[in-house]
Amino acid sequence: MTTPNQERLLEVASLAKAFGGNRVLQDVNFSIGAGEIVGLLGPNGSGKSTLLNTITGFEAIDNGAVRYRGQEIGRLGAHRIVERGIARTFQLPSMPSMMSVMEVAMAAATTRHGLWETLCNGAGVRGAEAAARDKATRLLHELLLTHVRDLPASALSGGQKKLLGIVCALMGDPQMVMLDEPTAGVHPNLRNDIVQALKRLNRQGMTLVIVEHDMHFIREVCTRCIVLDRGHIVASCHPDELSSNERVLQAYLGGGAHQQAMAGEAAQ
Ligand SMILES: Nc1ncnc2c1ncn2[C@@H]1O[C@H](COP(=O)(O)OP(=O)(O)OP(=O)(O)O)[C@@H](O)[C@H]1O
Repeated sequence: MTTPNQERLLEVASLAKAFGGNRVLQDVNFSIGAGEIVGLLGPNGSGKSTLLNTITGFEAIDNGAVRYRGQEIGRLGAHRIVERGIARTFQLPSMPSMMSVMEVAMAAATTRHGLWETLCNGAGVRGAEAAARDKATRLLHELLLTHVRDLPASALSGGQKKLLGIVCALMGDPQMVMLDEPTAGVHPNLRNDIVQALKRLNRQGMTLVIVEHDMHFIREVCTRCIVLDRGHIVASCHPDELSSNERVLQAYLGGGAHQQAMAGEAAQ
């Protein structure tokens, strides 16, 4: 599975992952070019979230390699992978009730200071905190959360929590963000805001990989789709080619009623 001619940012080679006897990912190979917006599709249980979890260090891989900017990251933990420049969001973000939206955003800044550094370099630490506050203020504005910045983060709606998840992901200045179902269960107005925000981020140079079931969203946002079926990649194509791709239709029609509905949408 190849990408267009741009620089290869992420390369996944022969990746495998099993939970007990359940071989969830098998011989997964693909690459993502710098500046792409790629949709990661597949029926329920096909392994999309597991693929995100293995790439971002939340699950250990069993076999294979993950290279980012040419360097192997497949055995690094989640924190180290964030430091390399890959951030992620979660399908169902849970937010603390004791912290405001602003505090949650600031806590996601990658700069951390211990007591010793604070005592020795107070001015530098205060400068870094001021920079983090400025960044959080800007990102909350861009992701339309300024009006709720002082509310407890747990009080946000499901869609607003997803937006805050994107803010947190961006606080570390990643080059690539992997998003797990950013619009699932989100009101149409907010969904449109998320679409616009993602397109804007991409125009600014951000590479995005998006797990999503919503075919309209995929067509609106993505320039390429990778399709998983039972742990195998069965297609890498433009969204417009999904409906005529035999292996994609087979993947969706092979399952139950929901999958058939998805295939219907894919065929529209
Ligand atoms: N931590 C885990 N322990 C055991 N099995 C797991 C674990 N995580 C995922 N699985 C299994 O891996 C398979 C793929 O799940 P995964 O969540 O990756 O699929 P998905 O394509 O993201 O599905 P959906 O679209 O429904 O979110 C499922 O059979 C699931 O039960």
